[in-house]
Amino acid sequence: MDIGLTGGIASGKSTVADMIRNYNIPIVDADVIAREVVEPGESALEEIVQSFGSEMKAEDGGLDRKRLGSVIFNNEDKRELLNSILHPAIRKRMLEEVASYKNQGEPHVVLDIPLLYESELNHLVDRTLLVYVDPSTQLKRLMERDGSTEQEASDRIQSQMPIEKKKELADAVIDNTGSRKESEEQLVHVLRKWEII
Ligand SMILES: CC(C)(COP(=O)(O)OP(=O)(O)OC[C@H]1O[C@@H](n2cnc3c(N)ncnc32)[C@H](O)[C@@H]1O)[C@@H](O)C(=O)NCCC(=O)NCCS
Ligand SMILES: Nc1ncnc2c1ncn2[C@@H]1O[C@H](COP(=O)(O)OP(=O)(O)OP(=O)(O)O)[C@@H](O)[C@H]1O
Repeated sequence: MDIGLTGGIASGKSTVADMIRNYNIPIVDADVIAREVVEPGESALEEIVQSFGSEMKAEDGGLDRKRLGSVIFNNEDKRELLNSILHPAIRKRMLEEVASYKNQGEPHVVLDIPLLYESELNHLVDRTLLVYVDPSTQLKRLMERDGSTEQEASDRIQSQMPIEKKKELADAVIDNTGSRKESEEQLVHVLRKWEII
């Protein structure tokens, strides 16, 4: 079974993905692939430079992520432009990785995709699992983790589908507002119900 793991920014997807990995279930991580497709030499990086300017290249020849983030998270048109450059390449590599795990005989693969619903990728998976966090905890954890201002953090949150709406679309929800231990208990419950473990 292919499972789409999603949630708002800083909801705890990576935290839950690490728990899933402990059960030896392979994870395909969209954020990791999003970094690979813009490595020096990749055509997507050149497309970004053409569309957003040469200042998007850092001194080491890689993408200046902070600079690009400050442009796209408060400008919907620019964000859509970036998405149109990167998402086809990300999607292609994700599907290749899933196919490779399946060829190795893995029965279950988890696809960790922050924009699973926004990009309508949910049809690629059999079930969706949402990591939920209440909005005030989300803002607090995001600011703490990234050392960002309240404005920067709320721009990022607002560039995504509201987490309450994602909740309605999910097949199962893990509420990660509490402790990691409480989240792990909820995860085990879902994985057992879906006969994954
Ligand atoms: C703009 C970039 C360079 C900023 O890099 P930065 O290192 O600051 O953030 P990082 O990549 O670690 O992303 C952190 C989180 O931001 C959110 N996010 C990232 N891109 C987007 C986007 N286009 N729209 C909405 N939210 C996004 C996700 O929740 C993600 O988990 C980077 O986020 C990016 O390349 N985004 C476009 C690719 C994309 O859509 N990635 C999301 C997964 S497919
Ligand atoms: N249950 C929890 N209690 C306290 N802190 C937590 C909990 N779960 C996650 N965190 C912290 O909250 C932050 C966000 O978690 P994490 O990085 O797992 O989220 P994410 O959804 O993967 O984020 P992104 O969308 O940016 O990839 C991290 O600093 C993490 O250590």
